[in-house]
Amino acid sequence: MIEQFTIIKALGVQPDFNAAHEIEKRIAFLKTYLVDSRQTAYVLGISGGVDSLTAGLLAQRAVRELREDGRTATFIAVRLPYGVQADEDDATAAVTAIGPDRVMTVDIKPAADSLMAAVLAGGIDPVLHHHFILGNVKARQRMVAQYAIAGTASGLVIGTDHAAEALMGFYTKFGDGAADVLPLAGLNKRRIRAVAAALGAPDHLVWKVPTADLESDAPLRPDEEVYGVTYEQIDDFLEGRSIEPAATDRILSAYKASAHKRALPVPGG
Ligand SMILES: Nc1ncnc2c1ncn2[C@@H]1O[C@H](COP(=O)(O)OP(=O)(O)OC[C@H]2O[C@@H]([n+]3cccc(C(=O)O)c3)[C@H](O)[C@@H]2O)[C@@H](O)[C@H]1O
Ligand SMILES: Nc1ncnc2c1ncn2[C@@H]1O[C@H](COP(=O)(O)OP(=O)(O)OP(=O)(O)O)[C@@H](O)[C@H]1O
Ligand SMILES: [Mg+2]
Repeated sequence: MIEQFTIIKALGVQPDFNAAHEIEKRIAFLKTYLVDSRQTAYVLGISGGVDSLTAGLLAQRAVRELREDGRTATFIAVRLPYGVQADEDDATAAVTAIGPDRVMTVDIKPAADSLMAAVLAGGIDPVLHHHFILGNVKARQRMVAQYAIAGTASGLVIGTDHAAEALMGFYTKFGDGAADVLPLAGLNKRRIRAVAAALGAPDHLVWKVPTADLESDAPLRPDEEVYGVTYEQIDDFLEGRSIEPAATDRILSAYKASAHKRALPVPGG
């Protein structure tokens, strides 16, 4: 299918994959970009999921290698719970596995709740999609916190967007979609897991069920339940394999509906 291969190319998914090569290439990118941008820190929210774990492992290695070359470079891992998160143990285990230079914790609940309350007080219908809207507020609040930290630390914010999420448009626009660098770009989910494993991540985190965990009324809801397709199907699609027609339809429809998220704001002039 021509459309499938056009999308694969647009999302930068390569035909071949070798975990060791990807690790080397992406660490080199993080090192070069930090130096060229004249910044001295990377900042990343660590959720307990495999994406932020993988990006964190790459970032910590990159700054360590920069320091070995005599440069100033720090990795700041940021815990950003909304109150107490359901998978708290996984977030703690991810931080331990990364061994970041610095760990900061910012509870986003007071800010997210207060913003939501202020919006509702402004007269918006309080009932419709409350948890869904609050979920996006949480993702944007995490972005605000990470940029505040980056601002104080001459830092750059790492985003964890990758080909599988970009394909489905499964992120909050200007929330977790906002970042300065994307070291997982072009990888599908199974390749991220392979990179994480090759970096020595604990098995239970490598194979953890992916979750946005944003809607307070459905904690840890698996992404796949929302998609209506599996990551296996998404990954196969991105590797150019043919999948069930119904799954292809869902993927193509999600990709088209989220085109605006993968583009800069639309100019009207
Ligand atoms: N055609 C168009 N052209 C330009 N802009 C357009 C547009 N259609 C909507 N928009 C704008 O986009 C907004 C909708 O986008 P957005 O605010 O992102 O919201 P939306 O795509 O509706 O929701 C985000 C989805 O991503 C999921 N998510 C979020 C965060 C993290 C993760 C994760 O996996 O960790 C997953 C979340 O569970 C939810 O299903 C609209 O409110 C509107 O402002
Ligand atoms: N509770 C959280 N604490 C800190 N950062 C978070 C939290 N939730 C989300 N984030 C940030 O938002 C990003 C997007 O979330 P997403 O769920 O896609 O990735 P993940 O949790 O790392 O992996 P997975 O997709 O497998 O769950 C995360 O990689 C992380 O940087
Ligand atoms: Mg997650």
